[in-house]
Amino acid sequence: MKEVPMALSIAGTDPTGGAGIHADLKTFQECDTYGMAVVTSVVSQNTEGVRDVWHVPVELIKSQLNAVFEDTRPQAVKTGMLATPEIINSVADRIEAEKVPLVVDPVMVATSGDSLMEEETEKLMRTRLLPLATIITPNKDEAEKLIGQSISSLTEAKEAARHLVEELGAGSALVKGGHFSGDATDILYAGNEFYYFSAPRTETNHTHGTGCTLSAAIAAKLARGYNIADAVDESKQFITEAISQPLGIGKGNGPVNHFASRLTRDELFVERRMYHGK
Ligand SMILES: Nc1ncnc2c1ncn2[C@@H]1O[C@H](COP(=O)(O)OP(=O)(O)OP(=O)(O)O)[C@@H](O)[C@H]1O
Ligand SMILES: Cc1ncc(CO)c(N)n1
Repeated sequence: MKEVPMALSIAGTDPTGGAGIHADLKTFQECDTYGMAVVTSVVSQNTEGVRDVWHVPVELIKSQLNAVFEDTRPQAVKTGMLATPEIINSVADRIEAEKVPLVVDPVMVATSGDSLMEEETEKLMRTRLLPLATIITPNKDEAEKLIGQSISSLTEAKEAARHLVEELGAGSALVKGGHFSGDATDILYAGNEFYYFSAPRTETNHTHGTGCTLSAAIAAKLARGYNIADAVDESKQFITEAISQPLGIGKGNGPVNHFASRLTRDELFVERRMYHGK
């Protein structure tokens, strides 16, 4: 029987739609996957930064997970912002029980530099969630925190990817190069092999939600049955297009363009019309 590919995001919110579950749901849709979302924290943020954060009570997170898994079966799950030890434990318990392919985006700070995770949570991210990951997708800072070593070259990034898999137990690891200089090169270690995904760096500050979007695309591709290397390859193309054609939204670090692989800018932008009705 043919099934509709379904992907679930377990993450925080962004009312301006650039990061968190909002970015994930847009990405799932653009990647031809039915999107679902469990909210872990309500974050009052915009392109300029984080204003307030309220964590959803753990009982309500468990209830949302029950609502999803007692009714449907996502073929892939991605996690984003999981800010407290209790939240990590409740999500890890569920993933362990369901044995569903898992993309872990170990969100620790927002693009704006604001912290999104309590410190003791980092340890649980490493010891409980990472071993359940089909793929973990840290940026430079997150990879450094997870392995406890600094990373300043591609060779060290490669070593970090191997460390995440062989020492810490992730299924595979993608160490992202967004925060290095030069080309945006991401290194995947999967099945004892290294893969390089490189794209020219776009000179832009519109990179709010790049990590969320990339990891959601990988989850969507896994839900559609791709192997890990192909899922990352297509997702890298998706994020590269989304970054290279920014929308100019917001006063700060703006969102990426989730339409970019489908619509040209001429098709997307419309004449603004004034609404005069009541
Ligand atoms: N300026 C850029 N030009 C091209 N690609 C980029 C640029 N910045 C980031 N990328 C790519 O975007 C993807 C996300 O990487 P990045 O390191 O920005 O993630 P992140 O820091 O987790 O994102 P977030 O800002 O959402 O936390 C990677 O594939 C990376 O190579
Ligand atoms: C909710 C949320 N998750 C992740 C990020 C990282 O971009 C963010 N800014 N907000």
